[in-house]
Amino acid sequence: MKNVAAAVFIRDGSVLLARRAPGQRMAGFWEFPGGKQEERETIFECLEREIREEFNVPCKALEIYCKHVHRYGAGAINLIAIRSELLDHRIELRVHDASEWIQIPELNSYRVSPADIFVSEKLISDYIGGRLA
Ligand SMILES: Nc1nc2c([nH]c(=O)n2[C@@H]2O[C@H](COP(=O)(O)OP(=O)(O)OP(=O)(O)O)[C@@H](O)[C@H]2O)c(=O)[nH]1
Repeated sequence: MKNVAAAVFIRDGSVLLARRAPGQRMAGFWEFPGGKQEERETIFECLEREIREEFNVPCKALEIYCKHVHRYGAGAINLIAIRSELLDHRIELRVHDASEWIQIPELNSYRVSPADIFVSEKLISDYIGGRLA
């Protein structure tokens, strides 16, 4: 099963999502930026590499937020959401066609990738419960 690192960047009660571009699988769905872990890298290294590739900025992976296994038709992924810090906010979209800082309670109104519903619901409940630093 593939491990997929997904960055959870939080700023002033908002979280950064990016939209999959036309031509990609799952085009039009919003997701946490990141991607598949390669051999010989840790999941934190994977996250930092993917953010550099997708946004052309450095970031720091801080801690695992949650993990969720999701079965797609083609196989399962282990989505590993990682609290992370953007070290430069001037992101450039290299893969996605849009990005947005979304108020956490508004996540419900975005069409996120099916595996990400688990993460966005946890974010909403942690936010409402005052558990997000
Ligand atoms: N980056 C990212 N990928 C996610 C999320 N949720 C989710 O289901 N995925 C899936 O995990 C896989 C990540 O692959 P990737 O970003 O490294 O590369 P890719 O789109 O070219 O993958 P592909 O080989 O499936 O086409 C994709 O199949 C993507 O749909 C998410 O929040 N972030």
